[in-house]
Amino acid sequence: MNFKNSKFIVLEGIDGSGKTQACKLIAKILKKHNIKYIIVREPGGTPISEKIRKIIKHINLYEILNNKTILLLVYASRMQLIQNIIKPALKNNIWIISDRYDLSSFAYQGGGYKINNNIIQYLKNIIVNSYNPDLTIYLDVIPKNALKRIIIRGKLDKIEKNNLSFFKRIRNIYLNLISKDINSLLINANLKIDIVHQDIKNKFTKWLKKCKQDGIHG
Ligand SMILES: Nc1ncnc2c1ncn2[C@@H]1O[C@H](COP(=O)(O)OP(=O)(O)OP(=O)(O)O)[C@@H](O)[C@H]1O
Ligand SMILES: Cc1cn([C@H]2C[C@H](O)[C@@H](COP(=O)(O)O)O2)c(=O)[nH]c1=O
Repeated sequence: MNFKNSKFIVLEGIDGSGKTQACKLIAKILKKHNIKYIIVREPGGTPISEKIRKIIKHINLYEILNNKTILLLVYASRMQLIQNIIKPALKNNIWIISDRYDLSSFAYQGGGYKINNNIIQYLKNIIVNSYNPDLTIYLDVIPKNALKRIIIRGKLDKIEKNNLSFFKRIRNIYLNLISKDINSLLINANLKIDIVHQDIKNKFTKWLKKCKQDGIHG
């Protein structure tokens, strides 16, 4: 396929929704279409951002990590990723598949940790600026189902140890924001993995076709 511009695709959802596996599926589809891509994750994706990821998810420093500090850390990580990876990739016609992005901050820091939306929006305006996704694929899963999956997967990290109501608040924010985002696809990720992946494949391929048409006629 010939495309006019590279695209920025983001996978979103609560922990255990299946984002990481879905990223690999999207990569497989892009490869089939001879599209050059990179996969990144958030927080993370650069050496500094990966260090930030460890602080947020794993390291216990015998010091309380304030919720607003986490917010600043995820945006610091995002700044590094945008400037050092996303910006150059898009410039060089390389597509980006990102396991989480800015929507996670509104869902987790806003919904989960109850930080005022205006503070998050303020940081978004400064840091994300025009680097918004062309497509967000949101994997919707009931927190009870997601928790079962991550328990089977292994040891829970600091964020995953939160209670069900924390994840219910996060899911509500996701559902609300996704319903207003015309550049998004909602996937029922409660179903069996092969059904979920078939749904992603169908919807994403349709979106890809439209991109191609827009590239030719736009
Ligand atoms: N539809 C599904 N049904 C059952 N299990 C699933 C499904 N999708 C993914 N899983 C399993 O759930 C676990 C979490 O999947 P995955 O790591 O892709 O999710 P994630 O959203 O990236 O999670 P996290 O955000 O916690 O890293 C894995 O063990 C995976 O095999
Ligand atoms: C980008 C971002 C992430 N988080 C949280 C959400 C998850 O619990 C972890 C990332 O782990 P995953 O295995 O890659 O899903 O970080 C957050 O709270 N705020 C954010 O902006």
